[in-house]
Amino acid sequence: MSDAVATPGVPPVVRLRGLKRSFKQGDTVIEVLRGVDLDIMPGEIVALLGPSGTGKSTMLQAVGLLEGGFEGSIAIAGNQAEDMESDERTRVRREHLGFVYQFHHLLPDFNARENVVMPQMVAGVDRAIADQRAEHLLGALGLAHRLEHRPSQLSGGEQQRVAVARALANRPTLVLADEPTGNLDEATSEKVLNQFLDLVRGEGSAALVATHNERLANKMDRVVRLHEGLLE
Ligand SMILES: Nc1ncnc2c1ncn2[C@@H]1O[C@H](COP(=O)(O)OP(=O)(O)OP(=O)(O)O)[C@@H](O)[C@H]1O
Repeated sequence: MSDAVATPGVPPVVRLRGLKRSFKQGDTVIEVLRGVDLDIMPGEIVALLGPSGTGKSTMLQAVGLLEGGFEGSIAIAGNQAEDMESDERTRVRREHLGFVYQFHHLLPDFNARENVVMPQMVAGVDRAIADQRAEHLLGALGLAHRLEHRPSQLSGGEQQRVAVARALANRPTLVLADEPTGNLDEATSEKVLNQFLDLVRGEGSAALVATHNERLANKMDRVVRLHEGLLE
């Protein structure tokens, strides 16, 4: 159970109760999550630590409302998700969540600025305002001189920073990051993670960041550990 302090009247950004997920592998059933409880409060940055295969990505998929098959209760910013229709889940995802993955998944034919503008256009933001926001975020990440570069013209660290800017473009309540610097060398990883944390803190978003790197986890506000399907 988390030790986050509740603010009266403000729902947690994430509230998980008794979250369970099993997978069938041949004749065996693997219980990956066995009853996870977690609260994340607005603006709180939580590291989800655990060795490979402990279920970090599975947990992020649950919180990201990306997959079914879970038991238990998932609420995102007070929206109880388990009984929602898929269009309602999509609305909650669009309004509240931003995603950063280990590999950037940027659109290859669009430049850095356009990759950050795109989700804003989908959300109905005016193009000029979307451009300003993209420039602000990319500038804050040290990419003011890379706005017109396509992903293939950027380094791995630069690509991940564009992915961070894209995740924050629509001012998410919560950023979900799955090994966001796992594909980078140690020095670049540290630098990109520090920039990520500074920006998320500056924007006031909460974040849940899956990592197996203890040192990086300790830079966050709180560390929770997945062990044998439970948080400790
Ligand atoms: N769709 C699936 N079908 C069957 N088993 C799955 C599926 N997805 C995940 N698993 C299993 O669930 C367990 C947890 O996987 P998960 O990817 O959540 O771990 P992880 O902690 O994120 O690992 P990593 O750090 O390597 O990404 C693993 O044993 C994995 O094989």
